[in-house]
Amino acid sequence: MTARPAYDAVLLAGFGGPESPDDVMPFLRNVTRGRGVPEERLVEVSHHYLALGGVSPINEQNRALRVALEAELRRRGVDLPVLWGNRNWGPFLSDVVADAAGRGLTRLLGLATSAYSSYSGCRQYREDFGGALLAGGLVGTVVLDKVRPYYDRPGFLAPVADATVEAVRELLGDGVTAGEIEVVFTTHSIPTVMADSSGSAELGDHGSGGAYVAQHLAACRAVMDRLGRELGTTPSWQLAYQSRSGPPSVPWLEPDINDVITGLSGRRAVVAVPIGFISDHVEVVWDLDHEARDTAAAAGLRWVRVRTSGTDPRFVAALGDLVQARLDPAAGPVDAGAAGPVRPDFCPVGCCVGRVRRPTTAAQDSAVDWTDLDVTDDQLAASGIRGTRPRTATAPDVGTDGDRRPDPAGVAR
Ligand SMILES: CC1=C(CCC(=O)O)c2cc3nc(cc4[nH]c(cc5[nH]c(cc1n2)c(C)c5CCC(=O)O)c(CCC(=O)O)c4C)C(CCC(=O)O)=C3C
Ligand SMILES: [Fe+2]
Repeated sequence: MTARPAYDAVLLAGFGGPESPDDVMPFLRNVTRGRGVPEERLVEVSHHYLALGGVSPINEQNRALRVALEAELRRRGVDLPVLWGNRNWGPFLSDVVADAAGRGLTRLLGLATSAYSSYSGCRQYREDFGGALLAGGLVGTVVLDKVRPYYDRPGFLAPVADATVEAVRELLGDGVTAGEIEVVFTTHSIPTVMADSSGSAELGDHGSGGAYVAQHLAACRAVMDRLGRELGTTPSWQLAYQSRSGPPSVPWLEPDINDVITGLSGRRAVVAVPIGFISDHVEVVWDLDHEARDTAAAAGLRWVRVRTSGTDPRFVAALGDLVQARLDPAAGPVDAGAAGPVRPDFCPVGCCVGRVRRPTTAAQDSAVDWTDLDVTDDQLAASGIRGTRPRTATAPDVGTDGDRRPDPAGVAR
C-alpha cells in the first residue's frame, strides 16, 4: 500500500508578464505597487516592453517549464499535476489556487521561478501565497508550501556552465586569449538594504550582501571551476548587477554591468552570464541583449551572452529532484550540490523580511504573520501553516543536515 503523497499538486509560481501592448502599464503598476518606484522609471521600462511588441516571453517560457516538469514527474511515476500561476499578471496565483481548491487540490507545493534568497526572489512569493489563501478564504483549507531556493543545484548550474565553456572556447578558437576575456556574471540589482537582510540571521546570512550576494558568488565559483577544469585556463571574472530601479537616492547593489563593460581595460571580449535568472525573459533580452550589448559595441568589445537554464533537461530534473524529496521525506534532503549550503525547506524565522510583515506561508514563523488577522488557531492548524503564534523563542530545531524542520507541536498553539 502506498501512502497518500504529501501534496496534491505542484504550483509553479512565476513573475508574470504582459501579453499585449495594452497590458504593459497595468502590469508595471502591479509589479511596483507600494514599492516606491518613480513614474519615470515605469515609463522607461514600458518602452523596453513595447519595443519587444508588448509581449514578455516569460509566460511562454513558464508554460514550457510547467509542461516539462509535469512530464519529468510523470516519467518518475509521480502523477502530480503541475499548475502555473503568476505574481504580477494572469493567470494570477490567487485565481489558480482558488480554482485548484475547487477541484479538491488542497495541498500544494509551490515552486518559484527564482533560484536565490531575497525578499524579491523568495519571501515576496511566500507573501503572495499568503495573499492567495486570504483572497480565496482558503486559510484552513489549503496548504501552500514552497520548494527552497535552488541556486546550488548542479542541474541548475550545469547548463549555464556548459554554455559559458562553449562561449569561451569559441573565443579562444578565434584567437582571443584567456587574458583578453572578461566573464561577467550578472543578476538583478536589489537595494543594498534588501540584500544585507536576505536569508536568515539564524543561519548567519545577514551582513554585507547577505545570502543574495553570497549565493550568487557561490554559483559563479561553481561555473568558473567547471570552466577551469574543461579548458585548463580561467579568464578573470566578476559579478555585476543589472536592471536597477528605484529612486537614485536609494543605494542598490553595484557595479552595474554597463559600468563594468565601460571600465574594462586590456580586454577584447565580454562573456555575459545571466546567472541570476532561469529564463531568457525581458530583463535578459532587453537589458543584456540590447543595452549591455550596445555598451560593449561602443567600447569596441566582442559580446557573447550565455543562455539561461530554461527548460534544459538537467534543470528540469533538478526541479523534479527537489519536488520528489518533499514527497518522500524519508529520502531526506537533496544534497548540498555544487555550491553553498542547503537552504531549509521551511524558511527560518524572519527570513528575507521586508519593510512590512505580511502573511506568508512556507516558513517557520508564517503563522506569526497571521496573528492580527481574523483567523482561528484551528484554521491555522488545518492549513499546516508552519510556525507559531508569538511566544518565547525556543531553541531552533536543527537537524544534522542543517535543514530546520517545522516543530509540529508548535503549530498554531
Ligand atoms: C531579485 C529580482 C528578480 C529575480 C527573482 C525573480 O525572478 O523573481 C527579478 C525578476 C524579474 N523582474 C522582472 C520585471 C520587473 N522588475 C521590476 C522591479 C524590481 N525587480 C526587483 C528585483 C527582482 N526582479 C526589484 C527589487 C524591483 C524594484 C521594485 C520592487 O522593490 O519590487 C519591474 C518594475 C520596473 C522597474 O523598476 O524596473 C519590472 C517590470 C521580471 C519579468 C521580466 C519579463 O517580463 O519578462 C523578472 C523575472
Ligand atoms: Fe525585477
